[in-house]
Order: sequence, then C-alpha cells, then structure tokens
Amino acid sequence: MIRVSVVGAKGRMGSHVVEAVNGAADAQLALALDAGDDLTAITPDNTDVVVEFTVPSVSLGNVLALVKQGVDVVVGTTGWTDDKLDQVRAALAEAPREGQSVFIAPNFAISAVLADHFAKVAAPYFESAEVIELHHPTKVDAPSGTAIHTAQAIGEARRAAGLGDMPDATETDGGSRGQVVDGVHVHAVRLRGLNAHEEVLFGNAGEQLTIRADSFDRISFMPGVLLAVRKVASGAFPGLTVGLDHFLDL
Ligand SMILES: NC(=O)c1ccc[n+]([C@@H]2O[C@H](COP(=O)([O-])OP(=O)(O)OC[C@H]3O[C@@H](n4cnc5c(N)ncnc54)[C@H](O)[C@@H]3O)[C@@H](O)[C@H]2O)c1
Ligand SMILES: O=C(O)C1=N[C@H](C(=O)O)CCC1
Repeated sequence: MIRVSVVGAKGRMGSHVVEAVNGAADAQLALALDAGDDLTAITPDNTDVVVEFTVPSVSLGNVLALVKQGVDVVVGTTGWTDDKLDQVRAALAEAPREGQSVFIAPNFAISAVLADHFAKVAAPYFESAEVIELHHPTKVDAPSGTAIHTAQAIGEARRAAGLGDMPDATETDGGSRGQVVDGVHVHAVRLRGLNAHEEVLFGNAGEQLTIRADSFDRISFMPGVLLAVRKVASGAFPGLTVGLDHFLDL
C-alpha cells in the first residue's frame, strides 16, 4: 500500500485527489492538510508520497519543506520557473533520504500531455505557431502552466530545427498579441463555464493545423496523478522529473 498525504486537500484539485486515493486499491490516505495546518506532521513514518495542489505563491516553500522532511512529492501546482526548479534540485541534493523524488506536472490529463507531444512533433514544420489557453475564471495565474510548457516545447523544437522568428508585422500592440513565451505568443481566456482547455495553432501559407485538448471535468487529471504517485513510490525516478510524458511510452 502506498501511503499518500495530500496538501491543499480542501481545494478543487486536492479534494478530487483525496477521493481518487480513497478509491485506489493500492493506495491509502495518510494526512489531508490545507492552509493553516502543520506541514511537519508529514514524515516518512506516516507517508510515502505527498500530492501537492495549492497555489503558486506557496508551492515552492511546501516542496522544499517536504523534501527536508524526507518524503517524495508529486506536484500539480503551477508557477514553476527555472530558478524555482533549481531550488528544488538543490534541496534534493541535500535530502535526508537516498533517492528522494520530486515530480512536477504542468498537466496530468492524458489529452493535454498528448497535445503537448503532438505540438512538439508539428513545430518544425510550420512558419507560425500560437497557443490559446482557456480556463475557468477562478484560476489565479495566467497564462496557464500548461500553455507555458507547450510554448517552451514549441520554441525548443523550432530552435532545434533552425527556424527563425515567426512572421508578424504588428507595429502597435496594447496587449492583444498576448504574452511571448520563448518566442511563441500565448493568449489566455477566462470564461465562466470553462474548465481547462488549450488550443495550439500552426500555420503555413495556405494551411493550418489545430491541436486542441479539453478537460471538461477535474476527474480527467486523476489517472495521471495516480500514475505519478505509483511511479514516484517505485523509487525508479530519483531527483526532479518534470512532465507526465516521462511516465508514458511516447
Ligand atoms: N497539474 C495539473 O494537471 C493541474 C490541474 C488543475 C489545476 N492545477 C493547478 O493546481 C493548483 C491548485 O488548483 P485548484 O483549482 O485546486 O486551486 P484551489 O484554490 O481550489 O485550491 C488550492 C488549495 O490550496 C490551499 N492552500 C493555500 N495555501 C496553502 C498552504 N500554505 N498549505 C496548504 N494548503 C494551502 C487552499 O486553502 C486551497 O484549498 C493551481 O496552481 C492550478 O493551476 C494543475
Ligand atoms: O484549473 C487550473 O488552474 C489548471 N491549471 C493547470 C495549468 O495552469 O496549466 C492545468 C490545467 C488546469
């Protein structure tokens, strides 16, 4: 049995994770903590893997504290920068237990992970690429972690293919062209009724490819969360791993 503690357990994602862990035959819920609870209650004596879904402003602090406490961590919270990832790597290098793991996924839904993969494959073949992410209006960060990850993957694939800048004659822009991430324009929509959606547009003269992923319900993230918990608990992924694609045969 994998003993799983959840941090952010009262949130939209955390409460689904509690339910998913309770429904899994090979996992059992250890502690379910939220804001104001004492994180030091989580120790290797009661927990194998912590699942962390909180808010971008506190997630790094939680992860660093949990690594110090000797437990493995699966993180779904967004807001990760290169500098924050370096801090996690440094904490893991000093971790109390041999082979400790932190796994971070911008998106646990198979549709989103595949969309990202297909975008990487398509990127070298198109002159233009833009990302549109669409989410519920209670989301606190923009653009989404998934859109940043997708844009970075497209930027990297374009560079590797020797592609230059995308064509764009814009001379005046009050913000309508979106945020530029790694050379890729990213646009964020917040609309009541939406959950989590992403569209990647690729263009050449006379043709367009659209790749779209839709998470209509948060249950779409749960198979990915449980897969990550199992992979991390197996001990086969020491150190920091970013992206569910590492656990899929893509
Ligand atoms: N990776 C994915 O697949 C995926 C999917 C959905 C959402 N997310 C991300 O997960 C995060 C959470 O999203 P949500 O919709 O569940 O948000 P939410 O606001 O519903 O939940 C966040 C929870 O964290 C709690 N919290 C805040 N500070 C805390 C602290 N210091 N310690 C413990 N708990 C604390 C809050 O009280 C709340 O219950 C966001 O960053 C979101 O973008 C990722
Ligand atoms: O609902 C959210 O918030 C989501 N956040 C992640 C992101 O920012 O990419 C994943 C999708 C849902």
